[in-house]
Amino acid sequence: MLQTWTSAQVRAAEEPLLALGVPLMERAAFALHVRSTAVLRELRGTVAGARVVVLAGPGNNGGDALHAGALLARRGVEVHAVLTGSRVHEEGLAALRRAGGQVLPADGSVDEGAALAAGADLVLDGLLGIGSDGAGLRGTAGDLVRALLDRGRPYVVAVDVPSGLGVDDGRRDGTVLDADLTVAFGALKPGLLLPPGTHAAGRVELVDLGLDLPGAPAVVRLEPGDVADLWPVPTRDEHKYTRGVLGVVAGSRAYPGAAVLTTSAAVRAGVGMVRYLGDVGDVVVAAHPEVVVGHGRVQAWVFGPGVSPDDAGQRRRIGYAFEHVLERGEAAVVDAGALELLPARVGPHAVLTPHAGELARVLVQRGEDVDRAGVEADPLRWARRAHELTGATVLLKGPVTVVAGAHGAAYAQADAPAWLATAGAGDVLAGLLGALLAGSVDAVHEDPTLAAALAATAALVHGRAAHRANPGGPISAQAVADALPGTIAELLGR
Ligand SMILES: NC(=O)C1=CN([C@@H]2O[C@H](COP(=O)(O)OP(=O)(O)OC[C@H]3O[C@@H](n4cnc5c(N)ncnc54)[C@H](OP(=O)(O)O)[C@@H]3O)[C@@H](O)[C@H]2O)[C@@H](O)CC1
Ligand SMILES: Nc1ncnc2c1ncn2[C@@H]1O[C@H](COP(=O)(O)OP(=O)(O)O)[C@@H](O)[C@H]1O
Ligand SMILES: [K+]
Repeated sequence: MLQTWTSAQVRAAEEPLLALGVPLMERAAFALHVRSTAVLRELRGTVAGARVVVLAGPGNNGGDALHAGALLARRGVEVHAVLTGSRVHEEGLAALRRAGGQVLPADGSVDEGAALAAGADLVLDGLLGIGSDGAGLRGTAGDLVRALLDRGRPYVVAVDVPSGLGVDDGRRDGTVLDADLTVAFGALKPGLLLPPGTHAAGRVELVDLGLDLPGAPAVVRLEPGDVADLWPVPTRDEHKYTRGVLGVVAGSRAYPGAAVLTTSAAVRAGVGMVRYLGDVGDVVVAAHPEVVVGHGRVQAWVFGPGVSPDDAGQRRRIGYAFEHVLERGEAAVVDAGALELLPARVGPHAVLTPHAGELARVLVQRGEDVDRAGVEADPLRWARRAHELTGATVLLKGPVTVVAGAHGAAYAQADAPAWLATAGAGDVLAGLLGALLAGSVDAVHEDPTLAAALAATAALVHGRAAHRANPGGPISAQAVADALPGTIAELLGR
């Protein structure tokens, strides 16, 4: 898994090392120059004679970049530094000068700096690091980057983080210098994984500075190798009831497909049994003879795919089943038409699966002033707010899926091809997650953060199944469901 730490956590981890005189900046700068030479070799075959422009802001981020520039200059690179602040890292600047680097002072013309950078083989972006006061570059740094982007972006290596990106939240309001490669020091920062800013980072490489990072990571991204630890694999002596039964309240005469897709994903994800409640049991059984229609004991539910506001029957069933979720602790996936039926307070064993527009409605119902665009601009903040207000674990769907759960658990999964943005894909995710919860409900009650980990697992498996369904091309939601057994087997290493 990839783990990230906030600026405050990184600073806390750096402090004791700096007090001991550990040369963190020298290590960071050395690693940055090594990565930069590798890029120059890739881009132009040789390092000597390359043109590198260092964009140096007022802080230590500029210091890292200037020191790395000095090391590059000593290897025959033509290095120019463009300064943007009233302050500059003096040691770094002196090192660059000693190595023969040229310097354009901060009172020079922004256009001249932008022209230099636009003509470089590689730009080292040391404008702003974890000392950022929020998203978006302001002042001279902002003017410089806008002028540079007007001319066309050269190859950019971001020092620690892309300058202007919300370091802890991934926001990108205002000017951001997107990178081709980000060389992160000591720890990955949440903004490198979180939408909407995550793509600003390009490829990300982590330089280990030996930090002892405090507390839990801020945001995690599960990787394929993590799935086996989280998946409820049946043991030899299990039977279908111990493996978990999933109740599905989905679909209607108007939207029978939602019932088929949701149950399809649940069956294919390997749950012990699926019970279907609703008016289209005939359609569901025709597609999946394994499904049992009618009431019975379940460990988890999926509520809502294909349930419309005027469907009194399904809404009554969902209301009744929510009582079980509250009283007996059955787990639940609360999707689409069930979101507005969510009781005032539930536990983290209920997982909401809205897209941004649906999450905005959940929040507005509870007195928040936010719309779809607001949620998309700061998805983790709003997913966390919805968790606070409802008690539920929240899986916010999108190009990068964000999960917020109990005790601050947070995930950002970017596993799916954009082809997955297709009708019914959400129903498949709901069925898949329901199957996972049905098989793990006892463990979820022991560790409420597990619901968030399972939600992230479902997003990962969903995305991988989409790739597997038709690598590089269009996919249907049913094809994603059909790809689940093979995807899961591959992830479990069997
Ligand atoms: N600690 C260590 O030893 C190590 C740290 N390391 C490195 O240090 C970096 C952190 O350095 P840092 O703390 O000096 O902050 P940093 O991001 O360079 O600059 C902050 C200054 O920028 C300005 N500014 C703020 N917001 C702005 C905005 N929106 N738009 C424009 N300007 C803005 C503001 O200055 P002002 O404008 O107020 O003069 C503020 O003071 C870290 O990311 C890593 O690269 C590594 O070497 C490993 C060892
Ligand atoms: N650009 C994208 N790239 C990758 N995945 C996406 C993208 N847009 C949406 N998705 C994923 O596609 C699915 C769409 O679900 P949803 O919006 O509920 O569709 P529906 O309601 O039609 O089933 C979600 O899992 C979401 O994360
Ligand atoms: K930077």
